[in-house]
Amino acid sequence: MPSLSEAFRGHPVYLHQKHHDFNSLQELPDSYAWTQPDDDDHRLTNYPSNNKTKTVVPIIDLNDPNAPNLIGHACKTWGVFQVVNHGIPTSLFSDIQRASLALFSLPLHQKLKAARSPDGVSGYGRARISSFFPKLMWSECFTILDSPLDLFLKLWPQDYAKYCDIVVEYEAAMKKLAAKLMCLMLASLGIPKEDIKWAGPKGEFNGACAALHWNSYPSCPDPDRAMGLAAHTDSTLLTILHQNNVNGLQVLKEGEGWVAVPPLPGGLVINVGDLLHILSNGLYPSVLHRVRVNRTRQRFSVAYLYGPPTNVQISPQVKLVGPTRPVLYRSVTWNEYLGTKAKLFNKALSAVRLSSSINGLFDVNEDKSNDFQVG
Ligand SMILES: O=C(O)CCC(=O)C(=O)O
Ligand SMILES: [Fe+2]
Repeated sequence: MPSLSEAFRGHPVYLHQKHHDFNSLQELPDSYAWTQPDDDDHRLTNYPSNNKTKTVVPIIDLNDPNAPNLIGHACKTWGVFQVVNHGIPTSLFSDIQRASLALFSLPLHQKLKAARSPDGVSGYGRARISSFFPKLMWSECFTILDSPLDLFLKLWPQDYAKYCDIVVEYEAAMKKLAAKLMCLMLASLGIPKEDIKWAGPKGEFNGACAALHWNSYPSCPDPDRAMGLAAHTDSTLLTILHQNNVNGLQVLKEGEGWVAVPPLPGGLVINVGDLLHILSNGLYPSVLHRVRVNRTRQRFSVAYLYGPPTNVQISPQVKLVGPTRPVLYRSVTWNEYLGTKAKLFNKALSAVRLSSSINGLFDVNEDKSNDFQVG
């Protein structure tokens, strides 16, 4: 089985290799300007930001006995929710955010010592989705697959060990939480975990693969015309996101537009990813999300991108298929899907969908992709 790192490397995307020191930019360079000064927000995407809505992304207490139902409802109606009482100590969030601040605060020449290789994924660079957009995003990211040791040695020749320890501890906590969330999400779909062979007898999901993705969104001289991270869905089963106390994340809600996901102290954002969308036979939408930036405060987030072993076939569960609900997707491995995503980006789900004309009726992720190009 290819490791996740090999799977990514087998499906490279081509990114701008030139990096900017954001702190030195007093004005938004044209290459980062997603709209012209006189454009309104409708040009940035076809969906307006929804500022007046009272609708909020569901917040779920994992100790609530009704959690599986609440999760099911949140997944079906939003494809995203926040969790509290998840059992992860807040000190671990402080540690990972401190490590992230230390990393992104390094001088650019130091960060570039751990730059991603052109065909690689690990290390410092631009968001992978950058290659699909004509404009650059106002963000930098750092991806960890496998061990962070080699990368951290380059960044912090003295202090690398303490940062490695934080990552190891954070990933272990995330892995456990992700397995618990998988069990709850499967229960909410009425699927016994025994139906998922790779879950293992106790639902530990030991064969799961994951990447840790650190994002930094520096303060921006012209935030209304810039984009922190463009609209995308994650190629995962699920994503667990920790954000610092700065706003910026937005999710697209059908009929509402873009809805902010405000940081919740000690809370975590859980996204349904494309593979869970497939596994649920389209019942749970893979949430489209983006990040906006602001003029004064730097935002940090840490995303745990979680999926199956790279060679396991993910397909709509038979219990979710019936006379009124035909099978919507063909089965794919994560490895194969990463290849489709690297070629087709936001159209990847449509590419693995079966007989789209009839089944499109049911597909909540149906082709929104065109709405997210710059005007
Ligand atoms: O920074 C965020 O809130 C979102 C990050 C994200 O979507 C990602 O890393 O895939
Ligand atoms: Fe994402």
